Amino acid sequence: KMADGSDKENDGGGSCHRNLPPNRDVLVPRSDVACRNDAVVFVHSQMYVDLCNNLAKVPGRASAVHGLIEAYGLTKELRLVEPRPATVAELTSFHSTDYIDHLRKASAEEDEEKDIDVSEEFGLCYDCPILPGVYEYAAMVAGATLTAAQCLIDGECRVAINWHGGWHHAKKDEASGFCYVNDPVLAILRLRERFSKVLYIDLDLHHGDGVEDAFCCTSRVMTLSLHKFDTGFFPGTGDIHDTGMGRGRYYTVNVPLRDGIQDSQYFSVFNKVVSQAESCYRPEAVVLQLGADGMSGDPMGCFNLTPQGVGRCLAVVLDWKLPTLLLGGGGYHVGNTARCWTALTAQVLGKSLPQDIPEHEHFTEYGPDYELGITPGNRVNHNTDEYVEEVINIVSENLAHVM
Ligand SMILES: O=C(CCc1ccccc1NC(=O)c1cccc(C(F)(F)F)c1)NO
Ligand SMILES: [Zn+2]
Repeated sequence: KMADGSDKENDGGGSCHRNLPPNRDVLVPRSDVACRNDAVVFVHSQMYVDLCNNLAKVPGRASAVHGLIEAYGLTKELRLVEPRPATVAELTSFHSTDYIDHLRKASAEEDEEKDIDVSEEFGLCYDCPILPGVYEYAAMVAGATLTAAQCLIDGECRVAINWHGGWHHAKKDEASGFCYVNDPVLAILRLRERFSKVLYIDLDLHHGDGVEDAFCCTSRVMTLSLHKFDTGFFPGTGDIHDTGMGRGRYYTVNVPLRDGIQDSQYFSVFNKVVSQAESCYRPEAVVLQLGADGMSGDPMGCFNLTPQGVGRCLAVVLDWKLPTLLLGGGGYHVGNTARCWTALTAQVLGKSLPQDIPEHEHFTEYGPDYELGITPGNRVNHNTDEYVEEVINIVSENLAHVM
């Protein structure tokens, strides 16, 4: 049964300029699905921060993020909810049992006995080494994201945040790009038990391939990713002409961009594409992956964005007043990632923050200016206005098929 009780998925055919919508849409006013509670759930515990600190690809980032949010006094405005580890049943709602079993066994191996992680099997090698405890880490991150999704389903809040989630590359039976468990997919599957249409938006520098793969054949989840797309750049997928398959055709949206893009052009693309997607698709819930590796100053050195630019994108999504799950992702400059997610957390709370970084444990990360804002670099922008216009036109034509 699909979430809305229908037996089969509709084919999503027809055009955006719809004739009379199926009568159930007429009967379910939009306000019905958005919850009335304007609390903001923030999934947090010290143990969770410690776990992420030690095992994430960027050691120490989790406590820097949490430390800055706390230093600005935002934690007392948030509804803090403790995470619990995802169960095997929850993990295998997307991942294969073989993969999860392997991850659990390999993670339990002591260092010396390690003889299995060189196998390519399950993608557990180079980029995704099997570190002791990686299973507990992945299960806790997935559990944290599921906890946030559950709060949205229960109407506890309208926005729920897990900055330590957003691991969008993990596949059904393969780790990838340092992602072991695909927590965005697990959250979307959980949200689908309550909402018949979920929109996933991925603003990480990298293409959200694992989430796109999971839902490429269904019209019940629309995945929309803005990312760098260039020869040889990881993961290599996310071409503008990849629009999904079968019943999912046109419900996969890819917005391929080049190095050097800045806030104004990025927002212009985002606003045109995402606004059309929302008005055509009319989702009932949103999952937004806000990986910060596109920030100016990130060691990835590709995009040239600032938290202000991404904040304008977030404002568009928050204006829809839909149940919204915010996740993190990449972000390899610890200070800038903390700056970005702190600024976005304040925005969700409707709080404006002083530019001076408050004195706190991680204060030294923010030198030499010790300011919250990030100034864009003066690097070459390879996104000509003609290129951006062409991208918008192609994406817009595809979206016109969405009903
Ligand atoms: O950010 C990612 C994953 C990036 C990635 C993909 C494939 C293999 C390795 C990685 N991770 C990095 O490239 C990486 C991880 C930590 C730090 C850095 C740094 F060099 F940019 F700092 C880079 N997805 O949104
Ligand atoms: Zn990334």
